[in-house]
Amino acid sequence: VVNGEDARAHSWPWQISLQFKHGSRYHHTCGGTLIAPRWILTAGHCIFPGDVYRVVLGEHDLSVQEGTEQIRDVLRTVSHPNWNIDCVACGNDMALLKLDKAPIMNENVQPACLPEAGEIPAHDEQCYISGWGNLYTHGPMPDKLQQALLPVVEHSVCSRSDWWGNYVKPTMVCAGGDVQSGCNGDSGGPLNCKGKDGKWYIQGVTSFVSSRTCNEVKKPTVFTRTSAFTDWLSDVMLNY
Ligand SMILES: CC(C)c1ccc(NC(=O)[C@@H]2CCCN2C(=O)[C@H](CCCC[NH3+])NC(=O)C(F)(F)F)cc1
Repeated sequence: VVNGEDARAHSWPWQISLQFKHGSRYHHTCGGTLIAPRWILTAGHCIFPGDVYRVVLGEHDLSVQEGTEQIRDVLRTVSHPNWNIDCVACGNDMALLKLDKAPIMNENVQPACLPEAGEIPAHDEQCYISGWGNLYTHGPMPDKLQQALLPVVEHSVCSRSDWWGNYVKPTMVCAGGDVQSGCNGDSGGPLNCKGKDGKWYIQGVTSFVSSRTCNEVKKPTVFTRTSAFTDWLSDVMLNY
């Protein structure tokens, strides 16, 4: 997250760190969101067949054992059938991870809410991105979870030719961009938007930023719009 701030510890209790095994060690590779007792929502581009993953819940500072962490193995990964690693502009950048067993739900680990099907976040809706991605392009990763307020950019603006043009699809949400943005390593994490009921809804899954610089003017952070995939999400969680 570029130009964000340390999140208050465990204030996004559904945020997880997706870690892949390299030798005998695990490394943070992507964010993700707990959306059901045994299911994590992340980005399709975070998952490579054959890699071994684990999920850390209740995490805040990646460099410190705080005693709140709960580690779970990933039993199976289900990438969206239409996700194509060679076409991030096609969308469908989404995957579900089934945990070996549910974490213990407490003040540090809670599932997030998913929006209604077809719900489009309003222009300038105040949403937060959270993640352990780079603090700036080619910069270091933080130890503590970062957050930033990213105002939603409506599709009609985000798809202008000098913005993302037709790289951005209606199944995506744009937010933030020139000062605050997501950055590499935030992939798969949530776009947290507060609903009228005061609950936090995951309106997006962090998908891509400009390959030139994370917080490029007129290149807002682009998220997979979760409300465009409600049927697929419930179908997978019901049947896998
Ligand atoms: C739509 C298409 C022209 C396009 C637009 C932007 C990109 N961005 C990028 O490639 C930059 C550079 C590092 C990784 N990255 C990204 O945007 C990666 C997703 C890459 C998926 C494709 N391999 N995502 C992230 O870094 C993010 F923002 F989710 F945290 C790639 C392709």
